[in-house]
Amino acid sequence: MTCRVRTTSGPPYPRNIVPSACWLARLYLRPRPGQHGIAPSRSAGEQPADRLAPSMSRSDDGTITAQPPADRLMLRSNKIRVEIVHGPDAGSVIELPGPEARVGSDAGCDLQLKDRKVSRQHLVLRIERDRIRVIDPGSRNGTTVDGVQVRDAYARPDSSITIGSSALRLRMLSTIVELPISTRDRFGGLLGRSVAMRRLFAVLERVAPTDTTLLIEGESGTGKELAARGVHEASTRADGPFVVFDCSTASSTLLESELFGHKKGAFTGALDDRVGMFEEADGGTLFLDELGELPPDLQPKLLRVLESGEVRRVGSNKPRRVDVRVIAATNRSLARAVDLGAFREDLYYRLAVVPIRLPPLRERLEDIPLLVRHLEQQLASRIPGAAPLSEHVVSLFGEQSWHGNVRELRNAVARALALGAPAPAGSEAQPPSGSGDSGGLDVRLDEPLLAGRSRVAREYEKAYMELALKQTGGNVSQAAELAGIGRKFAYTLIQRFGLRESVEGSSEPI
Ligand SMILES: Nc1ncnc2c1ncn2[C@@H]1O[C@H](COP(=O)(O)OP(=O)(O)OP(=O)(O)O)[C@@H](O)[C@H]1O
Repeated sequence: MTCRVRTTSGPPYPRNIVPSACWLARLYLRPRPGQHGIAPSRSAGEQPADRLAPSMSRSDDGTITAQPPADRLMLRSNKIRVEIVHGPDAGSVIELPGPEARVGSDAGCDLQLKDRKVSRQHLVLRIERDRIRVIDPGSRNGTTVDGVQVRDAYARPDSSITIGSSALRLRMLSTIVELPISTRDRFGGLLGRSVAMRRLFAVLERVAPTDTTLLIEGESGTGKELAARGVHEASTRADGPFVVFDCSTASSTLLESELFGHKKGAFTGALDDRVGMFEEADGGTLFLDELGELPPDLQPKLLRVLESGEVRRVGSNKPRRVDVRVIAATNRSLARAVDLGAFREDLYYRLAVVPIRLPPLRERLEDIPLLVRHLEQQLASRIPGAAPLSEHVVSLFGEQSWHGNVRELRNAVARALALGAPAPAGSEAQPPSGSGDSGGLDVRLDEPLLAGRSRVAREYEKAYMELALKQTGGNVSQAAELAGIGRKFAYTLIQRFGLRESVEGSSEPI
């Protein structure tokens, strides 16, 4: 029997508990593709999901909550324990370090069964909160859970699953680890002294040396790219390349060629063979920025590459193996995009092995003095005649909420250094990320012109729709009229930017 452990993901746990920590299983098991996760007995520190640590309680919907002290961090790892009670593999017990595992007769499955009546890809087991979801993606002979034929169902503790002539018993195992928050005030280039940032550093420090896939969520300018770079630098891949790719900057056809490469003649204009980003990042880390913008037709292609570890250049049939750690980032909630049907659920689970949220600056105003001094140091040498900022000026920065986050703060520090003036007044009244030191625009010379142009256009579209919805009390028709666009396009923008909550009666599906 083969149990290949893949980079699987954690469900979006509530933030008040723990940063979802399915990665802990990976830390302890150090699974690599092709390694076995077979473990006949329970390991130390583990407990069945229904037995909780004393400081925890379970709510009606099964959510485990805990109130760790402010200087501690609770991490939880869930695994699926599969006992094969009938069939050719009977007697084996396997722990799948979830939260998503494939079961079938194919060698690519996380749990490969010898049973000939089992389809190649028979079953997907996915941990969702404290439940195991059983999905039959279209097997030949079907799946039953406790005797009932199912396509998609939740298993109960100790449910019996039948596939082909095999019977499996499932159980969820949870491990909860309490960690101290980091004592450091930086992780790579990311600075912060607040508890929120030191909690984040503790997770990043823990996860960086593993090969785990990360999904970083956070508003624009909160430091997602810096966090990804810090993880790369603290990993065993530090000597390899760190490749940044912005999924929002090109059309679907171009994106495919940029990500996976192309063969000469694959399409009009493909004058030469081209190496894609995955191949460029071989041996290192690929940072997929703005992942939420990845067009639907490319999502299954990305999933295939993540599952197989192989890329095919456009126009070529030859698969090429790549060894790449993927870190994805988005400034909108991908879990919500999944709910809205705008993002593939299986790709989300594949990427969000460790979901990480970068807190906006307004939630950690105590970090501002440290950041201002750091930015002052970075910028002063580039600004002729810059005078040091006084303590009073630094304290003024702390009185604003900085909707454009550290990027906006950086622009304001540059302006203060250039003009010798304190922090800009009324920056809160400006649209998110709208302020900058070039005619109100956030101009970055370290970014290609076309990429910057589409970023600004996106930010403008989002800010416009937010304002229009606010103005019209969340009425989409009126907001569309105000914007001079069709209702359908307004809905597209609302989905794209995760503005559903601003829509009147937002409990209704859009
Ligand atoms: N915690 C921090 N400490 C120091 N500098 C920071 C921090 N957070 C962000 N910055 C600085 O702010 C700017 C924006 O950071 P970064 O590009 O990483 O943000 P982002 O979240 O990836 O933004 P976007 O979503 O717009 O791509 C950069 O100049 C970065 O160096």
